[in-house]
Amino acid sequence: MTLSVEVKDLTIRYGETVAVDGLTLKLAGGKIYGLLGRNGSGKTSVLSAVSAFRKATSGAVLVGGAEPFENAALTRQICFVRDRVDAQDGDCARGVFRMARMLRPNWDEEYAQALIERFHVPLKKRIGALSRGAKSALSVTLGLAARAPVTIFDESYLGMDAPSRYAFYDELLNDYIAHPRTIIISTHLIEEVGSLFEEVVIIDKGRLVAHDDTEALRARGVAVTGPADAVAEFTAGRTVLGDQRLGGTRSTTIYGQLTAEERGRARGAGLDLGPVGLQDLFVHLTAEERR
Ligand SMILES: Nc1ncnc2c1ncn2[C@@H]1O[C@H](COP(=O)(O)OP(=O)(O)OP(=O)(O)O)[C@@H](O)[C@H]1O
Repeated sequence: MTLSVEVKDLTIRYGETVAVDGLTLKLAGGKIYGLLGRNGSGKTSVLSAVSAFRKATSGAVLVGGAEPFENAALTRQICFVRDRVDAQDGDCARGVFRMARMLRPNWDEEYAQALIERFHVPLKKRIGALSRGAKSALSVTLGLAARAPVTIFDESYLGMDAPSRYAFYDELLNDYIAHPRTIIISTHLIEEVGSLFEEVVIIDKGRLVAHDDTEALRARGVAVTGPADAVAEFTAGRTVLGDQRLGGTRSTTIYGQLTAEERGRARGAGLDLGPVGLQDLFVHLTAEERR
């Protein structure tokens, strides 16, 4: 089962702070979505409202067409995973898994055991005594094994080291293919996780900046690679998002699309054209001067 997620004119305020500012967003569901935004842009606030942890100041959140807030049957279908575990410091992971088994209708115990082994989740230690990496490992294990129709990872794997994070991406993709569901990943590790995203949402200061298929988003710019002089001549006067040199070869990423004539000219000059990296695009779209 997959569920859609819709946010309509959502505003979330904390006193004077406007964390989310009239955000409207429609995720059809059954895909892996990336939610990107600079620090304090409102990602956790939006995701908390979708998971019914926080009430909207105004506007609406709909999951599968229904309001999740104070809707226990629906919230059991939504799993919000952070890098900390929602349990008392004195509890141990074994107890946390016992609760998850009771609360999560799609819980897969066999898969949970496999993940506990793969991520070395310590079952007997108190939550308060777990290392940051172990807390993250416990969180992602809970998130994956819950198989919730809407699963949200909010920077939940940041505490894990690189091999463990790549193991997590591998598990996530394989389990998603076997059990399609709506997965939202909020991250700052854009280059590392970006290849998983089917659609990307970028927010800034609580407002929507972009929402598109990942490929369409990456086609908003062009990476021009080839002999340094030819690249410099071709990209002169354009908005440059990134620039790298290696010996006589240069790769310059520019913002904006090329006409068929320009593409032909680039090929004629021996230049390779490729899509822009998500991170370069994100930095450009959320840059200070655009705010
Ligand atoms: N409980 C709270 N009380 C007061 N202000 C808050 C609270 N939670 C968030 N904020 C403020 O709301 C804004 C958005 O915060 P939020 O955590 O949603 O952003 P974020 O994009 O998840 O940030 P980060 O990437 O740094 O985790 C920030 O200005 C933050 O300081």
